[in-house]
Order: sequence, then C-alpha cells, then structure tokens
Amino acid sequence: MTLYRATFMHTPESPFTAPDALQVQEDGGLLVEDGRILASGPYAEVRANSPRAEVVDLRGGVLLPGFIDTHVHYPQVRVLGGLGMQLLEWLDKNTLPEEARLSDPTYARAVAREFLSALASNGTTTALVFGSHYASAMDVFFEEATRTGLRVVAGQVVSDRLLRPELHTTPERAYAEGKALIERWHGVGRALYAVTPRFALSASEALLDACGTLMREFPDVRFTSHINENPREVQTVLELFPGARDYLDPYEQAGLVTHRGVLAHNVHPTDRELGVMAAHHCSAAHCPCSNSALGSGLFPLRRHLQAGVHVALGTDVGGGTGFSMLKEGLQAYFMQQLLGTAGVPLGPAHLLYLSTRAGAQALDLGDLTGDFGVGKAFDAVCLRPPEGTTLDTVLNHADSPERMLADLFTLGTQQDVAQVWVGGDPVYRRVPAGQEVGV
Ligand SMILES: O=c1[nH]c(=O)c2nc[nH]c2[nH]1
Ligand SMILES: [Zn+2]
Repeated sequence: MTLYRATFMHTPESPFTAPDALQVQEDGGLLVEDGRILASGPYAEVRANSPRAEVVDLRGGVLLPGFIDTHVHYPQVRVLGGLGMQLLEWLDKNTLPEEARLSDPTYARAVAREFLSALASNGTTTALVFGSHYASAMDVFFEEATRTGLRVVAGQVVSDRLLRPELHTTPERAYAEGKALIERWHGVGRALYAVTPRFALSASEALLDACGTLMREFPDVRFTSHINENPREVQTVLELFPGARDYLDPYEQAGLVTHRGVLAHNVHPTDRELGVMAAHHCSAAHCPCSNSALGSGLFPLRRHLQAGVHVALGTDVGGGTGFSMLKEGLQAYFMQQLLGTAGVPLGPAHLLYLSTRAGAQALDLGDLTGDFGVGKAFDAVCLRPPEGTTLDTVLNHADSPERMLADLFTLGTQQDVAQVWVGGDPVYRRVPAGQEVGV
C-alpha cells in the first residue's frame, strides 16, 4: 500500500451543474493499493487509518487527476506547426503526405514512440487517439502503447474517397481489418478500440455502414470521427450526401451516434444535430487550439450545454498546437471570453473538469478514471514548476487553491510536469535539473 501525501484537487462532479464541484485537500492523502484508490481525505486522517503504508511525499507540488485528451492524432506529431491554412488545404499540403509515410512500420514505430512519450510527459494518462490509415501502423501503435502503460482508446482511420489513393480502403477491407484489430487489441492491457471513419467527406455511405456493422458486432468498442469543423468542409459533406439533413445525418443513418461516440469539433452545429447528439448521449470533443490555428471558429459551448450535449477537451495534434491539456484549457477559456455574452464564463474548476472527468465520461470510463474518488484508478499528474520560474513565483503567492489552479492553467507547460502515474504505475518522471543527458 502506498500513501501519496500532496495538495490535491479534483472535480468528481461537473461545475456546470454543481457549484461546489472543485474538491481540494491542501494536505491530502490518497491511499493506493493495486493501482486503485482505497481511501482519500486529509493526510492525518488517512494516515491514522493506515499507519503501515509507505508514504510518498509530494508536498510542494499539486496533484491532479491525469489529463484525458479526447481527440489527438497519432500520425501527426511531426507535422505540428503547419500554420497559415484552413482545414482542407492543411490536410492536403501538411498532413496527408505525412500520414502516407506510416505505411512503413519502422517509420510508424518511431512516430508512435514520439507520440506516446509526448502524451505522458504532458501529464495525459488517457487519450482517444485517431490512428493511422494502415493496419500495420495500428499494430505497432498498440504494441508501443501497451509498453508505456498509458490508457489509449484508438482505432484505424478509414476513408474511401477524396484524400489520396494510398490512404483509401474499401468497405470490405475496412470491416475485415477493423475486426481483426479489435480481436487483437480491444481490452488488451489498458487499450480499447475505437471505430474511426476519418470524416463524412472522405467516407462513402457503404464505408460508414461497414463501421456501423463493427459497432453492432462489438458492443463495447467506441466510435469517433470529425464533424462540423469548417464551413467549406460542411458544405462539401452536404453536397456529397444530397439527401442528408445535415452533417450528422450520415453518421446517424449508419448507427454510429451512440453513448460510446465522440465527435470532434462541432463548431458549426445545427439545433437538430445537437438534439440528436444529446438524445443519444454522444459527446463532443472541443479542440480550441486547433479551432484557433486552423481558423475554424468559436465553439458554441453554451448551445451544447443548453441542448444537453456532453463536452470534453482535445488537443487535436497536429491541427492543434501541442499536447498540453493545460494550454487547451486556457484556450477554451479565451474563446468563451471572446464570445462575449454568447460565451460561457469558465473558471479553473471548469477547466480542470473539462480536461479530466469530462473526458472520462465521454469515453465511458467514468467509473475507472478522471477523479480521485475511492475505487478509481490512481491516474495522476504531479505539477511542480522548476524553482524560479514565473509559475513558481505566482503559485507561492496564490491566496487560494482556486487561484493556484487558475495559475496552473494560465502558466503551466510541459516543463512543470514532474511525475505521472497510470493505475499506480509510474509512466513519466522529469529528469532533475543538472542530470539531463549531456550535462
Ligand atoms: O482537425 C482535423 N484534423 C484532421 O486530421 C482531420 N481529418 C478530417 N478532418 C480533420 N480535422
Ligand atoms: Zn482531428
């Protein structure tokens, strides 16, 4: 048994509905056995009930639930930084040429390692990962993910038109390769599978039907895709599906809109689409850095919440600007501010919830991870800024835990991530200053 002593904060409930959702222990204790939290509360109390537990002293840092990134592309880590374009041009010039390189499993393995290491070193413990178009690159990805111990929900991306021929599949092959990957990887270690048509623009009705068949045959796998990101993309989808009521309709007709689904972006939804997503408990992954970088627009969070659509956060690497869920939270805050009275004022508790517990719920993993409740896995990130940094200064002068949390989202970066655990297993530890390779 291990007893972690720390200042910890989490949001077991949603601050959008529960005003006191942020729970804080300034000198807290989390008792962990076999990767699960056995007891949680003030350190003195937990210690009194478990005098023999080994104590890990994390005082001086802030312990948060591990971040949950609900939309991030594994093949795009090397093409971060492709600025100056909107979605369709960015795909064509910046991204799809790189995705084609993952046909080589050696290349794919190197990218998978870079990707997984970036997740862990940014404090992300669970991710819904948009995969590669190649089944071989997915085998490599799942092998590497299993080795790291991170929780990944990932799937082969499928498309059968309008990208580039080497990325296209057929409905029959998509079904066969998807089935084989699910049988090989779903539920292995901490990996789960997500059926992943790239977007309706690059997927025929027959391909979406093949995805629907997989979802019906394997009732526990997840579904993810893109929706309503960019006005030109939306217009093209409506032209490609002339009978469709809107962008969601082709997904709906194929049986893909369920409580196990996460649709990325949804910057330009209709009221009907929001109503259908809410009715089926299908979540939206809001990716504010990507929406800014690709000029996609300002996410209508208020309309989602009013319609009852569950929302979590995603980095959307490489349309986004990196793996930091702290940055993503800050950008979500900025964009709601920019919306003025149409925006939702977000406080630090909202940002923490959107980047942790909301993600767990979107992935149907709310009973397992996302907060520090008793019975949950010990998935955690310890944030501790290096001495003398601006964040260090500001945290030392913060007058409340809420203010400390706001400071972490405002100023926190990858360099502030000191340690990360998944299911009680260490998955990342910052190299102490002075001990870097070459120093
Ligand atoms: O942000 C995005 N990134 C992508 O890779 C993509 N593919 C389709 N639609 C997309 N949007
Ligand atoms: Zn995306």
